[in-house]
Amino acid sequence: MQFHKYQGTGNDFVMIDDREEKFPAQNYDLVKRLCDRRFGIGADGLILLRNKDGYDFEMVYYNADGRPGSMCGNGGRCTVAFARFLGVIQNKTHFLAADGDHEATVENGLVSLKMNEVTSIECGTDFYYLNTGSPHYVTFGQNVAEENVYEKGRTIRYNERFKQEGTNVNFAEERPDKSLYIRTYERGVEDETYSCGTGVTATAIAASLRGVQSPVTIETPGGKLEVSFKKQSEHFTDIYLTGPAEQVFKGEVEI
Ligand SMILES: N[C@@H](CCC[C@H](N)C(=O)O)C(=O)O
Repeated sequence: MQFHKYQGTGNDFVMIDDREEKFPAQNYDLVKRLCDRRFGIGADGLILLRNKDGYDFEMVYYNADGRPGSMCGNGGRCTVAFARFLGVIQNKTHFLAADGDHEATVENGLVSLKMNEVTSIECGTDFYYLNTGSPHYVTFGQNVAEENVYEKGRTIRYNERFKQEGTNVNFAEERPDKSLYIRTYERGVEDETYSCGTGVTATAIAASLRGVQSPVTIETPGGKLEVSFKKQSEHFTDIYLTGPAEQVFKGEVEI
């Protein structure tokens, strides 16, 4: 089977052109093996690009643990770049993902992906909890570069509240210029990734409740992203996640 490997700010994906629906989509052990960094190709997730009536394509996303995932922002941006590479789209698209419809544009190597509206945010004592297509716990602090993201993220993800459904956990630092530095523990990868698109989006929205204005510039360990939105009280619309999405290599694998 032919595959392509993509990365968006270091969040990496095995990408499969499955327009003929030949990939065994229920074989979660296979997905897990292909994503394994020692026994497989190695990736944070696997994405099938499929045909879908009424849309340019459908993005079917799996986490590295092999299970079907919810929305993946960086994966969405990479799938748009892949669709363009395949000639399925030109510079604009309308596609279907796990959380519904998305629109996106491609310009100068940057993919700008419209995310679903956010209408509810839980504000805890030292955290925010919201869903941007995937669930995100967001906490702000200092010296995030020195944080033990794996240990602290894992403790929150497996606590009494979240252990069943899981959550992604974002550690964010507000810089003096109002940009953000974010590191994320990802559910389904069960480790820190270099970047998480839905996490960066959730954190930018949470930061706006602390006075940060749209557009928000974000640095992750894997690179820079921008999130813009319109805000009316706690209702967020026209949310766009923008950044690079690149093909890294292609290959053949026995399945
Ligand atoms: N890396 C993704 C998030 C993928 C979904 C997440 N791991 C989950 O299952 O909640 C992104 O870029 O948004």
